[in-house]
Amino acid sequence: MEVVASAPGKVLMTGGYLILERPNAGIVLSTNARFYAVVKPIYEDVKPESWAWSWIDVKLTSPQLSRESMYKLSRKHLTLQCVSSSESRNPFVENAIQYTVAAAHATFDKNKKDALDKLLLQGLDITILGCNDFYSYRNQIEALGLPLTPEALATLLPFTSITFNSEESNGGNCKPEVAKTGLGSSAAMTTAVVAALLHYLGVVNLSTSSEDPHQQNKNSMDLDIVHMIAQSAHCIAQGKVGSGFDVSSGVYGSQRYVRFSPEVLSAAQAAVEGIPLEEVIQNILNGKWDHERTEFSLPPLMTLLLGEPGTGGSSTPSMVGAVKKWQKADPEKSQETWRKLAEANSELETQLNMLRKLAKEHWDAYKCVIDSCSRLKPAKWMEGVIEPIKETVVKALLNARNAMLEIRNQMRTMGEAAGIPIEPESQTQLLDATMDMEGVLLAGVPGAGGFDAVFAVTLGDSSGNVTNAWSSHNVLALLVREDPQGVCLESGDPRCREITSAVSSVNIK
Ligand SMILES: Nc1ncnc2c1ncn2[C@@H]1O[C@H](COP(=O)(O)OP(=O)(O)OP(=O)(O)O)[C@@H](O)[C@H]1O
Ligand SMILES: C[C@@](O)(CCOP(=O)(O)O)CC(=O)O
Repeated sequence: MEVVASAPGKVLMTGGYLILERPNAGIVLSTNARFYAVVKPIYEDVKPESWAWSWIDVKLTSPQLSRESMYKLSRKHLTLQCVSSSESRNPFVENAIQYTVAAAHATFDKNKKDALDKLLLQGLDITILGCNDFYSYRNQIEALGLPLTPEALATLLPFTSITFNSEESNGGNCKPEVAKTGLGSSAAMTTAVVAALLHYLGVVNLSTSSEDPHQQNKNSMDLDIVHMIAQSAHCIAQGKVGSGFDVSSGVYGSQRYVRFSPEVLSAAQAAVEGIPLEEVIQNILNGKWDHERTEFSLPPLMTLLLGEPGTGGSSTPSMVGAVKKWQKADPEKSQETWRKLAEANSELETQLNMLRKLAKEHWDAYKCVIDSCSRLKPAKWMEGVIEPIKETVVKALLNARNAMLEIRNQMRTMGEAAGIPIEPESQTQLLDATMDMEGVLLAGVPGAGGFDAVFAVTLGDSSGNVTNAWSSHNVLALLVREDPQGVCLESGDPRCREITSAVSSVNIK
């Protein structure tokens, strides 16, 4: 009866800030770092007396934060009350629970509602687990005396405890509660919980990642429901309507994204003022969701790398606040910068799409160019290239680099004007040095920028050079890579799987 669903973390490669306003697009890559939600009943059977209960028991466990909370869910109002200490509240999961149960009520007929009631009376036991890549383990690695390398990271047990940022570093409200790497733990967590609960309650029927693409297409309506519910729950929990690229990539995987109109969530915001949840969910499910999603993934033989510069991360809301303030204070200059940024974002997208097309239509030439560029500094990529098709590939690579340089340039301009470190000086030096290395196509700050992370896209086998160079600059290369897959159903608790694979690898040795 146990249901396990997972959703990926994300890297916003282009479109930070601009993506907040339609019709600007952003390119978001989903990753192999996943958040898992395990849902099962608390009680094996429904006791006869429980039919008279007004409340459903809900238990939420977050082993990585050593938190366990008990809640009561009202059978009549579908609202949740925490009955353990308020310190252990988790607004993302709380909203996810209320919204998914309300979605079941809003969409089920009488028969299904009776079965739902019975299932809910068995209680909901929910466990949430995020891959290590979502969190910073720099302090633990340093404390263990290990070098700052991906190999040292790989020695940590899966789902290791999370470090909290210290109170004093959090004082200026510029650092988040937990030391994170910027992969969007809250969006992946909300998406995984919503998906697991909707599947457990029978609102949707999700497929496992291994199932064939036809089956996955059949599930696209189910994914849309997961998206609408997860997006609404995430916004309400955050207390703000962001662009939603993180939830969208959590559900559908890597993509080119244009945001939804914020009005679609006005019903959910009104719920805070007392409209019954079931009605709110009806509104959300029937709303005019006008976001755009186009398939996108990195061209073949390219690798996404992420590095953690090690300062505990930045708070996205305060960075967004500063940019909005600047837009108001200097509309002319800010519009000019945004126009240039939008152009550069679109140019990078065009070049990467062109490279994907070239790989498809001229694989041998494409592979040959990537292999040779992976061993050369960018300034030498064009040397000795005579064949026209290879020249076209190298030109597209160089155009992609130039677009990235322009994106970084405009992001820095925006940061300076808004008075926030979007590409901090320390990052600029690191990114310049990285972009000058053999086989590096691009490097930048993902999403809102700041101190969360840096990313690079490398060609062929050159990623090892970058991770070594980063280690010597005190930047910890993470183990995370691009994986275009969105939400999916898992075959079991990931902790059992990790143990099984650890045991079998010990046996093999
Ligand atoms: N394993 C976990 N168990 C319980 N709660 C978690 C867990 N991981 C993250 N959270 C919650 O999610 C919050 C992180 O959300 P926040 O939006 O600040 O970061 P994020 O989603 O990683 O942001 P960003 O998109 O900038 O990377 C934490 O404050 C914590 O409450
Ligand atoms: C600044 C913004 O455009 C991107 C934030 O990205 P991230 O959370 O830093 O990956 C905000 C948003 O899109 O909601």
